[in-house]
Formats: sequence, C-alpha cells, structure tokens
Amino acid sequence: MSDSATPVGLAVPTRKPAPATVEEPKDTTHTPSQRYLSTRGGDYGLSFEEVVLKGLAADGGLFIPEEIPQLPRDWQTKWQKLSFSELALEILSLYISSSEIPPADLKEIIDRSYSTFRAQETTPLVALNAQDNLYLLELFHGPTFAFKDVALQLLGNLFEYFLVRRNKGKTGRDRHHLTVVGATSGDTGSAAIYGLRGKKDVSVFILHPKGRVSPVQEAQMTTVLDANVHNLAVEGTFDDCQDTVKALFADPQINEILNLGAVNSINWARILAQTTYYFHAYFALLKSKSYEPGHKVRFVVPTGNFGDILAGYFAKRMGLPIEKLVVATNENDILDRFWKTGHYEKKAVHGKEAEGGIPADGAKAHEDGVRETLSPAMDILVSSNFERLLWFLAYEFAAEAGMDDEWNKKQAGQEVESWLKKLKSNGGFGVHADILKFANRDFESERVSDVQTLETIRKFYATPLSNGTTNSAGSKGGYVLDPHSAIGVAASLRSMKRASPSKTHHVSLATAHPAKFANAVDLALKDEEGFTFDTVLPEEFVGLEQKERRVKVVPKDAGWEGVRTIVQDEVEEELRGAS
Ligand SMILES: Cc1ncc(COP(=O)(O)O)c(C=O)c1O
Ligand SMILES: N[C@@H](CCOP(=O)(O)O)C(=O)O
Repeated sequence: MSDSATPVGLAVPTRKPAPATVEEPKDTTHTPSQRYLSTRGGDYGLSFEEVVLKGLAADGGLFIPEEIPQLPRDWQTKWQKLSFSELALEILSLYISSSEIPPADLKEIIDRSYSTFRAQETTPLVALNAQDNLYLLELFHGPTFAFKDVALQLLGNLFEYFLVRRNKGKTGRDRHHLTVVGATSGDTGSAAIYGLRGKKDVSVFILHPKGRVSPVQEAQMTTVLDANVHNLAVEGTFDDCQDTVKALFADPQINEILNLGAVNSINWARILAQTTYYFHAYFALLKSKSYEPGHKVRFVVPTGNFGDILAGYFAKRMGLPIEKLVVATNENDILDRFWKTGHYEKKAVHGKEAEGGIPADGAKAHEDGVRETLSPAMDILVSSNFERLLWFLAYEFAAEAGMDDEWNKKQAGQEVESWLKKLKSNGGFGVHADILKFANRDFESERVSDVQTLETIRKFYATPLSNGTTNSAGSKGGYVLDPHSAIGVAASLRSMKRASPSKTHHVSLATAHPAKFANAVDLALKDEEGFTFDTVLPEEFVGLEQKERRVKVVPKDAGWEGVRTIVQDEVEEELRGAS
C-alpha cells in the first residue's frame, strides 16, 4: 500500500468488513487510566503524564491513545448547558483518569487556563450568513489572538502541575527541568511563550523561519524578555525548523540531559485540548434558531500541520455527530493533493508558473518548494500531525484482515513507519485505494489560492452580517476575516454547493485575529470605502513592534547540531543564573 507509483495492498490473508468504529456508550464515571502508543509501533503503555512531558515517542512517532473513549450515553442532555471550561473538564476526564490528576486539580487547571480569554464564551460562534447556515467559530480570543491559545494555555499549566508534583522536596540540580523546543510559523511560538513565560523549571526555545512570520507575530514572540524564553530565528523555512525540532527529539543523549518537551501539535495534549471547541460549537449550534433535528454539521478547518482538524476527527470518533470535516489548505497543498489523488508528495506539479517564480494563481514559490502565501502560518510543506490520521487509516485497513487487535496495531505502526521512510527518501508515497476511501468517508478537501483568499476577505467585509450579530472583529462594515480564516470560509462556500445549506450547517474555524496579518488584510481592503486598519487593531498590539526584543539568528548552515549547542549553552546559563 505504500508504493508511490502504484498503490498496492497489504499482504493480508483474507478480507472482512471492518468492525464498526462507534462502540456502545460506556459508563465513564470511573475512567481507567488511558494508555498511549506510538504511531510507529513502539512505546506502548505510557501514561498521560508521560506522553505530555515526552511530546514525541522515542521511535520518532506521535503518541495516540490506545482507545478512543466513547461519549457517555446521556452526553447531549448532560453537557448541553455547560460552559466551555465545564465541557473541557468532561472531555478531558474521558482521557485522564482521576488517579493521574484528581478532578479538583484538573478543574482548577482548566478554569485557570480559560480565565485568560477575553470572550465570555471562550470560543464564540458567530453567524456569518445565517440564511445559509454558515457560522464562524472564533478561536482567537486568547492572549495571543490565535486558536493555539486554547491548547497552549492549558499545556503550560499542565507542564507546571506535573513539574511541581515531580519536584516536591527537591532542590537545585535534583529538580526535573523541562526544556521545551518548538517550531513555529508564527502562532504556536507566541502562544507557547505566553503559556510558559516565567514558569519555574521550564525553559522554552522557539524556532521560527527568519523573515517568514508576520511582523506582529515576530514582535509577539521576541518582545517577551523573561529569562526562560529563548527565540531562535532560523535562516530557512518552517519545515527546516520542524525538522530541527524532530532531530533534537531523536537524539537520545540530549533528551536525557535536557528532558525535552514539545509544544507543537505533536504533543498529544494539544490535540486533546482542541477537541473541546468542536463540542462547544455543536451545542451553540443546537441553541440557534435555524438548527432542526436531522440537520447535519460540517466543520471547515484552515489546515497546515493538521493538528486543528485532527482534534475534530477525534471528536467525531468519540461520537460527536459531524457529517464531514473539510480540510482547507492554501497553495501549500500537500493535503489537498492527498485527498484528491491518494498520493502524499512534497513536490507539487502546479499549473503553469508565471515569470519570476510567481505562479499564475498567486504566491511566490521558493527554491525549497514552499510557497510564500498571504496565510504564512500555513506555509508548511509536510504536515507533521497527518501521521496520526495515517495510523488510524492503516489500522482500519489492517482490521479488514480479521486478525486480532494486537496484530492490527502492529501492522498499522509498521505501515506508517514505511510510508514515512518513503517520504524522507523519495519525497512521497501513495496509499491503497481503500485507505483513500476511508479518508474520504470523514474528510473532504479544498485548496484556496491567495487570489481567492483576498476575494473572500473583500466579499465578507462588503456584506453586513445578516442576523445583526455584532462583528467581533470590530469593523464597521461586514466581517473582517484574517487570511487563514478566509481560506476556511472560501472552502465552506464550495462545500455548501455540495451539501445543501438548508439541511447542513457549516462551521468554519476562524483561527486568528485579522490584526495579526495586517499586510494581507490591508492588501484586500485598502481600496474599500471607509476601511482603516484601526477599526480592528486590538489595544494589545499598539506599540508592540517598538518594544525591546531578544532573538538569536541561526545561520542556514548551523544544522540541528548547531541548534543543539545553542540550546545546551543557554539552558546551562539559565540554570546557573537561577541557582
Ligand atoms: C492562524 C492559523 N490558522 C491555521 C493554522 C493551521 O492549523 P494546523 O497546523 O493545526 O493545521 C495555523 C497553524 O498551525 C495558524 O496559525
Ligand atoms: N501554524 C503553526 C505551525 C506549527 O504547528 P503546530 O500546530 O504543530 O504547533 C504555527 O503557527 O506555528
């Protein structure tokens, strides 16, 4: 199933229908401790705390729960009136047993994490076009104005909780010190820094591609001067940053010395935390006047590293009635191409490119293969989290052979490993037609160009909100979308042509505040009557770019070993300073 030219099947003896994926609802009052395994077959049986602190498995794989818990029988009735934090507590309790984190502690961690959000509902649902049942799920009301805050406020507090517990009664070098290393195209970095700044026993190193994040994102990260925060501007792409982080995790020696921790969506806690807003949006939709029993719900997700939409997949697998999840990519469209062809290939065969490397439909293509688009947080060549979905697809495929569950899991791990080897050596791989069929059962995909992104921003600015909802982005006209959210909305409009809006509600995820991406928004709206950027500028951003900064440039040829040296030296210096 992994030959990139001709997809072939696993060598399996027989084929039976796959077992039903939705199990009978269970009593979850006493959740047993959830155990985790790696997508590449190793690291069986780890606890939640272990996977949160480790981030990435020793075999290079990503952690997934051994079982996806099913919703309790009466979840709709019991959960429909819950606040965001209460809902998060219910969902997280299905994955974290009370013996790992006592419920009162978990509640306190969650409440504290979401107390930093500006919106009372944490992630409000706004009707963008009520007539056609198109909604926007605003995920940008946290401290750094992007959806990452939902998970990273929580993850920062979880790290702190585990470290306080591990370090009880310990002093000096005996204390467990966590060295977080993360790669960012702009948003994860700032959200991680805001979630971890000043926390005891944690150092945080964030690698961003130099000059390829927005000015506000860069300022958000580099103006945080706490001693435990270290910004590294890497001469390269986001994928170079991500590869460096993975190389550090793969080095057992540095892992042993520094106790590396992850803040990227390779960390399972990120995905788990993000499932809450799918449930929250669903309940908000049920309360809307237009929703009637029997209506369907689609979530449309601007996608880069595949973390956000994967949270929706878990929500669906737990039992949330989502009809489809729609992947919306920018011109870095490896995922869209996968859903259209069954081939996951780094190199795209794009349409005719215009002169000077500017393709006919928009963004500039760099030599390294990444296109520099108006939605830079999604300028990603390889989506690291897609590996988790691949495991579930391979598992389902293996299960068709009718062997036992252990065999299926082992087979899935081997298959993922072999695909990823091919991705590394050949630049891509193809999957069996059945695997693509499974993928298409839960997902659809769309690719949105820069030109279409700008058109969408203009369209919704020019359309006053139909139901009189105040525009949470604060402009005087219609709604001001950031370019990433605009990609979701453009994809939603296409999905609405396939799924009748009278019976299907579309929830499009608004992943960032428009002020984070002023260049793109300005480009779209500068000629619109009455538009000035001041109408959407949050007071937190005023004067931000003039503040003092701290950042170290990592030259292109430094390699991951160069970054390792920087990390080791700076942690040592920090620890000396603290003692
Ligand atoms: C604003 C914004 N939208 C969308 C995405 C894509 O999300 P994911 O990487 O989880 O697919 C990102 C970055 O990850 C982002 O920062
Ligand atoms: N868009 C992201 C890229 C990193 O993705 P992550 O979700 O895996 O952390 C960013 O803004 O950094």
